[in-house]
Amino acid sequence: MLVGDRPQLPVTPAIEDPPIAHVMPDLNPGSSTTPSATGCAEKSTQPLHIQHIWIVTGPAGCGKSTVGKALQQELGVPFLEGDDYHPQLNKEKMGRGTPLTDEDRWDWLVVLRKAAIDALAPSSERNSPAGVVVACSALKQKYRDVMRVAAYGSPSVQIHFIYLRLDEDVLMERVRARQQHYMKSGMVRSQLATLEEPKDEWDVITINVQGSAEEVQQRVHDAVTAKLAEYV
Ligand SMILES: Nc1ncnc2c1ncn2[C@@H]1O[C@H](COP(=O)(O)OP(=O)(O)O)[C@@H](O)[C@H]1O
Ligand SMILES: O=C(O)[C@H](O)[C@@H](O)[C@H](O)[C@H](O)COP(=O)(O)O
Repeated sequence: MLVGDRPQLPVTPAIEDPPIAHVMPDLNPGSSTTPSATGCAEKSTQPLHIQHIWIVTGPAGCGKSTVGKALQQELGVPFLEGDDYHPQLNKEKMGRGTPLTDEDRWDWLVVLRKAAIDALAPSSERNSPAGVVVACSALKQKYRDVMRVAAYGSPSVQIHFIYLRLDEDVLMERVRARQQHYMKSGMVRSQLATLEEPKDEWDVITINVQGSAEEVQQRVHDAVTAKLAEYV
């Protein structure tokens, strides 16, 4: 299987990560429903209680936090701001204008993934929100693969990336205008150099985020609504 391809169940994790795999909750014990090859739940007498992890991705300034918070309101689920999970050293490094390395990002991604899993309510809590929204740049495919592990082995958990696409000049404008953030506009170029735009990754929804916040939110709403309709 190529990385980024839709996994066929049963899934053998492509990334070895025993500690997380062992603590992953069985979110739907006893369900007779299994996901189909298209990832949509097949109808059965006992509906599968799907829990969706929505990861809002893209380079600094594309609108991850803005879109993520709006989506949180709309879906009524928890929101995790990826920046809050960086160790202080990473924030200081970025604040000095030095891009992070793969090594710097690794622990951050693993911690954020665990937080996303923890934020999903157990399946016994039927009235609890069915999911979580996470803002995380996830610039490279291998970073998205780290996050994908959150859904491996749990058929009731579905992961979706919402990639916010924006040209460099508008990214620059937005980061320059943003106040009191460690990430300055000088980092935009390195973010774009690091970025591997998702192509042919089955679980990625790409949204053009030119335009006002309201226009963008409407596009995100339409895309998420269409995606959720696949699970009805
Ligand atoms: N559609 C938009 N139009 C104009 N400004 C926006 C839009 N979306 C977000 N912003 C602003 O751009 C800046 C970067 O947005 P933010 O959500 O912090 O991006 P990220 O979390 O991806 O770095 C913020 O000041 C935000 O208010
Ligand atoms: O709001 C922002 O400006 C971004 O979210 C920013 O903080 C950054 O994208 C990552 O959190 C850093 O990690 P990466 O270098 O992996 O993007």
